[in-house]
Amino acid sequence: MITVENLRKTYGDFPAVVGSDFSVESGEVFGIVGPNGAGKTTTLKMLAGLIEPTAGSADVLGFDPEDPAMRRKLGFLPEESPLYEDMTPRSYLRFFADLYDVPRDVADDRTNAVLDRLDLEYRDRRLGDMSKGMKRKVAIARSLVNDPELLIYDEPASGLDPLTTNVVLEFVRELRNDGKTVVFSAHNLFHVESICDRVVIMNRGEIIARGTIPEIRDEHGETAYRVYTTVELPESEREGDRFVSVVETMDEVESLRQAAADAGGTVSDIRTDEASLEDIFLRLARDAPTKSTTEGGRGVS
Ligand SMILES: Nc1ncnc2c1ncn2[C@@H]1O[C@H](COP(=O)(O)OP(=O)(O)OP(=O)(O)O)[C@@H](O)[C@H]1O
Repeated sequence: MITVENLRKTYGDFPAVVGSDFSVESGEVFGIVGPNGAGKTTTLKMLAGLIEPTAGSADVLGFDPEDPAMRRKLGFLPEESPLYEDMTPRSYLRFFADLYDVPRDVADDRTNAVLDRLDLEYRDRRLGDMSKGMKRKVAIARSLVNDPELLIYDEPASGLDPLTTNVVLEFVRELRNDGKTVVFSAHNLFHVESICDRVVIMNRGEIIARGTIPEIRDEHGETAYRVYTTVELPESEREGDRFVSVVETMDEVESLRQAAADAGGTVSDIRTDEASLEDIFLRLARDAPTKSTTEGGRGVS
């Protein structure tokens, strides 16, 4: 559905995206995750044909992203989506349906169904009087007005309250069940962890990890073992009437078992702590070489 090869974008001499390679399969939810300035929006805009790559190539739905034929099959949700304040959701969505030559009754059915699923009651209220979350829902409905195969959403749930965030993320998950392919960006790793089939993690323009969440965990995450003992051991901490030591290998677990036995106690429980995507990301970002050493010139964090 999408193939990206050595995609690069430089603003002046500033490398915003540095040679990305990835592919997105039909019917998956694909996440691009990373902190502010990682290059997520720049990547998505290149895929949507809104900015031209400096080098490399992207194939989107079999088209060059700048081909207008691709845009008719795409729904793009920008990070900030200013809506026409004096319009209502109904008039606004009809306006976009007309741009895509979608018949009025088809468009009304389609957008009403989306707004029902997103729990947006007010269809005739002035957009300028609506909350950020309501406007986001209208912008999402707009992205679906042409019934596209592919959705590219830039930070769909950013800045929304927890309830609205859940509604939006759940909706993205349901889009996959409708047979859509979704590529979306997030800086909140929880958003990605909860709904993506596969992700790439970006930092300073580079992809620093990729795969399914379990694959990334296997490759980059350190599993920790919490070993509970009935006796205090060096470096253990009291938890209720037990003591807990945290170690990273089974050999260390075995040593603790021996130490507990030597002290006249036993191991009463062993639990595994899986690294969260956030833990993994923080470690990868900390260990990654800075662009100024690899690229010569990107001295911005
Ligand atoms: N038009 C531009 N001119 C110059 N630099 C730009 C331009 N657009 C983006 N950049 C820079 O490129 C880098 C990547 O920006 P981008 O918006 O792609 O990051 P992002 O991961 O989407 O971040 P955020 O989460 O803050 O939106 C940033 O350092 C940004 O300042």
